[in-house]
Amino acid sequence: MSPSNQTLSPTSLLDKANLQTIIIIDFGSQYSELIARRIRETQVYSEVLSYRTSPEKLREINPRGIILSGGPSSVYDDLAPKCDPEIWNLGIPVLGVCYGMQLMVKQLGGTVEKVKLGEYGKAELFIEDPTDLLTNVANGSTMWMSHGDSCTNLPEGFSVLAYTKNTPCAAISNPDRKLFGVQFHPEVVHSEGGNALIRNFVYHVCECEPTWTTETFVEESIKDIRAKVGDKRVLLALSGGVDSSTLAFLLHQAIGDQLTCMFIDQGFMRKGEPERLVEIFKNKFHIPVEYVMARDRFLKQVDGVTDPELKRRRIGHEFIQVFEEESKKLGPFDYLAQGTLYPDVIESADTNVDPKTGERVAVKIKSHHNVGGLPKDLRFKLVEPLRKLFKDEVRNVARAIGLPEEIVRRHPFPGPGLAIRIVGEVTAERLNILRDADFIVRDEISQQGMYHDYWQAFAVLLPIRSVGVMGDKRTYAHPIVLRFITSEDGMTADWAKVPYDLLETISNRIVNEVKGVNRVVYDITSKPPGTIEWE
Ligand SMILES: Nc1ncnc2c1ncn2[C@@H]1O[C@H](COP(=O)(O)OP(=O)(O)OP(=O)(O)O)[C@@H](O)[C@H]1O
Ligand SMILES: O=c1[nH]c(=O)c2[nH+]cn([C@@H]3O[C@H](COP(=O)(O)O)[C@@H](O)[C@H]3O)c2[nH]1
Ligand SMILES: NC(=O)CC[C@H](N)C(=O)O
Ligand SMILES: [Mg+2]
Repeated sequence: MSPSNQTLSPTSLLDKANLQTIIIIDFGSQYSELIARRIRETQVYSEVLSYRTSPEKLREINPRGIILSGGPSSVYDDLAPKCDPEIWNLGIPVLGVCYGMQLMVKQLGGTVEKVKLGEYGKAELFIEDPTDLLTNVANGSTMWMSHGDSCTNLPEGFSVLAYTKNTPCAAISNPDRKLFGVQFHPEVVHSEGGNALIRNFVYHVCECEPTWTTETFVEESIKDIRAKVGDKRVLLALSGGVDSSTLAFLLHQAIGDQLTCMFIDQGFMRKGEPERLVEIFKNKFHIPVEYVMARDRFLKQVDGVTDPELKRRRIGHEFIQVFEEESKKLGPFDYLAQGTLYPDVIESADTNVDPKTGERVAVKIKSHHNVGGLPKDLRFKLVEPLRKLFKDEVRNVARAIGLPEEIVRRHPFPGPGLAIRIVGEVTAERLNILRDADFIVRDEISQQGMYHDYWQAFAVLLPIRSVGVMGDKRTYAHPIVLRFITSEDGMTADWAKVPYDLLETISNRIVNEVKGVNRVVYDITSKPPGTIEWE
């Protein structure tokens, strides 16, 4: 069974008859989950389903509305993914986005063709009919486009709501049947008025009310966890980060002492962190934590390893190994709970649809240890109720269930820890160098009251060496890279425009205080094209 099949996630919320829902039908867009997220931001529950979802299933779910995502295929390709045309007769409002709109047009008798001038990036939207979908969207708004096909003939009953320079049918509707289409992507942040358009669809066209709130998520998740776990015991992998701490609070509320929290000290943590975690959970939250000392065995696993993916896999496997061994001593446990979030899943696993076959194919960016590192024959069933959430949504949940701001606003820290911030081989000596440099970074930004100006701020150690001069002596030592970024959810990020004074202080301190470092550089790469971490 694949990990995703074993997961307890709030997907089962779909069987709750009174929950107002908007379903996203996925044709392989990179933005399908982003659409769901935009809907949830309007406080209406939303979930992504495959384009193969049957009309019967949709009738059963009875959503208030359906959104068809974009996708890499062209609707006139033989093997293009298609939904059952019965979808148009369900009487449920539908909004097609890009590929979704093209499919609507094609299946209802219009024409879609490859055009000479596609549009990629920003385009100005000229509005002809400012009612329904386009209420409160300003004429001349910038919308974000990404298409090489266009609708050249609309089906009967449809009219044009808006156009752009290259696209005569940029927004269309058939108000009688409540069918709408947009060629642009209202879900991406670069589309001005995109949120207004989504709200119009959710509130006016689909007549939803704002019923999906953080409080509902907490309530439903607790019910869900109780129903599925029953009287079985759960082992929670606790790192002290916001995700697993939130999960600990949630599970503690849901199942009390059926829960055992376990922190693994893999030796890649930051200075003082393991001690602080155990202390704060025990004494402040009264949630006991099993501390497992595993430094030597993790170091052995990465000995001589320079390939980043191999490093991640080894660490991921070792985590599970330790959980399995320890659970023999303390268990038995049926479930392993992890604070896996949506970005971990997207980046580690299959997210794209092969345009030829319509099947999902793997475009792995990197294996997050808690997803890609899982073995096929995992003995535990997974509990990952945060798996559909983005970081900022988790922070809202964390606040709602009473986690202190210190944890809620903590910078994310990857499970493989400092090991993936040491480019190349990890050794005890390099870990000490990086741990000291990292401490200085955190110390300075905290002292100067700037910790919360950044989404993450950390140091990376490079294996190369360069020449320097200190105390009239030649040095030949490693550089430290400073990586400071701003972001909303870790999916995209920008390098932070850090004040020179701060850079100067940090650089001086690192070179003066950390043995083995003679140079400090600043990373000015956004994500994409870079990733946040260096490995
Ligand atoms: N040292 C550790 N001991 C036990 N479990 C861990 C450890 N490191 C990571 N995990 C598990 O892996 C999951 C993913 O790690 P990740 O760093 O993404 O989340 P987090 O640590 O909870 O939050 P944050 O992203 O804020 O650091 C954690 O939620 C936790 O379940
Ligand atoms: O728990 C984790 N296990 C991992 O293996 C892992 N790799 C990256 N990260 C964190 O995820 C966010 C996105 O990072 P990247 O841009 O480097 O992919 C950033 O916040 C990273 O710190 C990880 N977290
Ligand atoms: N982003 C999309 O959905 C693209 C749809 C289609 N492949 C086109 O190029 O027009
Ligand atoms: Mg972490």
